[in-house]
Amino acid sequence: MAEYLRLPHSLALIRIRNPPVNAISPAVLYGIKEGLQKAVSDHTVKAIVISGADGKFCAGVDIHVFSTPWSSDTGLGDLVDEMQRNKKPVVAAIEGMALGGGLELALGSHYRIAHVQTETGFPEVTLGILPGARGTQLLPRLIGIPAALDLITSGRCILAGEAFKLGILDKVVNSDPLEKGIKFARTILDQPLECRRIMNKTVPNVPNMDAIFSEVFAKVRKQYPGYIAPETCIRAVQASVKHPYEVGIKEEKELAVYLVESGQARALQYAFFAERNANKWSTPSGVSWKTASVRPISLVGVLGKHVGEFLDSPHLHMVRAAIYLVPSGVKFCGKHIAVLAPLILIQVHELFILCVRTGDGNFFFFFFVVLGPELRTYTLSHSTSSQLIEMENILVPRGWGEVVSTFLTISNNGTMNIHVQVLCRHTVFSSLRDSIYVIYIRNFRVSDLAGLDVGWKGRKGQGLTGPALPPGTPARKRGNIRYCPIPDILCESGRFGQKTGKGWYQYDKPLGRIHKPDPWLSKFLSQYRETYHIEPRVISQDEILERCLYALINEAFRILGEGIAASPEHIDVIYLHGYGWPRYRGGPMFYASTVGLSTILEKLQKYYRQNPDIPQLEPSNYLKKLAAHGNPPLKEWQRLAGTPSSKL
Ligand SMILES: CCCCCCCC/C=C\C/C=C/C(=O)SCCNC(=O)CCNC(=O)[C@H](O)C(C)(C)COP(=O)(O)OP(=O)(O)OC[C@H]1O[C@@H](n2cnc3c(N)ncnc32)[C@H](O)[C@@H]1OP(=O)(O)O
Repeated sequence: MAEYLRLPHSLALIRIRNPPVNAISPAVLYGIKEGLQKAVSDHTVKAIVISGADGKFCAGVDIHVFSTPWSSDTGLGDLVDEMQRNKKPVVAAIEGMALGGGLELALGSHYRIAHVQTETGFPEVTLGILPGARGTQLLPRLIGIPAALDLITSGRCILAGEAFKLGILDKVVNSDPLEKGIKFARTILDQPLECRRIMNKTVPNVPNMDAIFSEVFAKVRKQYPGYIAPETCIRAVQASVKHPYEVGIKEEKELAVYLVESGQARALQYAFFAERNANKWSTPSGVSWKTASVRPISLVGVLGKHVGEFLDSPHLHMVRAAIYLVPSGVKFCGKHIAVLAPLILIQVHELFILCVRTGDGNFFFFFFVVLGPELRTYTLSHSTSSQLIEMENILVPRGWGEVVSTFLTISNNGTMNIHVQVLCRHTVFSSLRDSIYVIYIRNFRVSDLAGLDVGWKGRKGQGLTGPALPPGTPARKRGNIRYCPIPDILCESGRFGQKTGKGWYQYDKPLGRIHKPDPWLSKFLSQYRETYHIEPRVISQDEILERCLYALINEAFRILGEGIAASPEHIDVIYLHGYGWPRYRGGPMFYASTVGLSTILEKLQKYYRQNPDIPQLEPSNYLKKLAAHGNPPLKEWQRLAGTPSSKL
């Protein structure tokens, strides 16, 4: 809601109040409109101040509404215009944040005064939408095309100082902005407003406008491949140049409707809430993110080229080759990312586990809080890990590999099993490249980065390969299960991945990062097929995608059904942050809900019938239970299929 207060000195105050972040719900919008009407019809009111309660101006439209009928016409844009046209001056007194629709309310005001710590911006693009309540038409008029394009397409939030320099804010203060706003409003009661109405301005002209747009189109296509919102944002901004305001806002609306109704927006908004939900973990023993406290950091580990010999936890094999210790205080160092040394120095399983992956040559980390017996006497460090490197933290039980490395193995197996069969390995990659399944390609890169010898050692330890393998074991079977010996053969040929300059790919040099397909591997694969009489065949793109992906989704259902992951959202957040799953697809669980559980079940049944020696294709009981309910919404899954006894 929004409160209306009559203030002395001919002023009225409209204060948005909708905890926790004063998001714009229908009630808030109605409250602001009502306040505005009261102020307009009260002839003793000469100016209006708008602010937010509890030190927060407004975090934008309530994201929940984009999945309700209200989104079809929030009416926020009309309100923004009404504010601009108002004959009485409106002053926005901004504190905390003015984001998205919150910034649009501020742009609708004639003056903007903000506290120095205020964050402002248009993060809509990160939610798969655009600033559709006049933001794409007003901001370019106020600060020019290049700066507006930058803010709108990146979604980045900026501090008041920068916003002031850009011309978004009129004044930055370091005391109470409401007090300052009220004081200021008293000085402008009779000032003309025409020049303060942004809608009446023309977009500042720059000589090479077309080139600017072409460059930004190219930039976002490269930076956000597959995402539709950034390009659509540019189109909306373009409308501010091409058309007068009244036409521009219509185009903005059409483009906003297109985005709001897209699957990408739904996925991105789901991801927003899933991350917040996942961070609020708790355990059956009562430990939770609320009771967590920060542990002191004495050292940090930095991901780099150096080999550290001090780590001896099996959990750390993946990162072992890449970690060394440096004194505390080092956060980021070139391309290296800091990790918390206590994680490494204490017994790792007590507290945290970490995992690395790479995407496009960069390193990423995510952390798992691992429950060990000692944990009950510890307070968990929730904030240290996530705050230091701004990462998500997900609770998984001890034996974290259930979630992490099982997924990795399944992804790899799925792709390997297929690509020994196809005529050309390239087919798999090209099928996967343009889609969600790009993560499968990355798996090979991750394996090369981590070192193929790591898995090899593990498999030798399990007696799956090496000297412990009973003589006479068929190369491609372990018991009744299909086994792919290719990674073992690669290791036997000294191809350990990036560190040896060869693995699934070839690299520019040992430890080099520049990778390219290796003709050796193609030749090897065709010999391999000949040796094992594998008939190459054309495998349709659909089959490649389904077999790779549905096996992984199946595993996620198994993990859920066994109480290893706390919720589908947790699994999705792991995938989004740990594996580079395209955010605009929400994560494997969200994706499953969009495909339909019965479709996934049917396909798995079909592929399992065809490949009974690939257990990952056997539909999990949990999936079967859920599919029996049709395609229930993800939020309902755990209620419908029964909550398994938690292993957390
Ligand atoms: C058919 C279609 C027709 C189309 C018509 C036009 C469509 C376009 C119309 C209008 C354009 C405007 C769009 C928008 O404004 S979209 C929203 C833009 N704003 C954001 O993206 C901000 C999102 N929030 C954040 O970035 C952060 O939450 C924060 C910086 C505000 C605060 O961060 P922090 O302190 O770290 O707290 P949390 O992130 O944990 O958040 C606290 C709490 O608040 C909830 N929340 C935050 N923002 C929103 C929001 N905008 N809507 C709803 N809820 C929000 C968050 O979920 C947390 O809740 P909790 O988990 O229950 O505690």
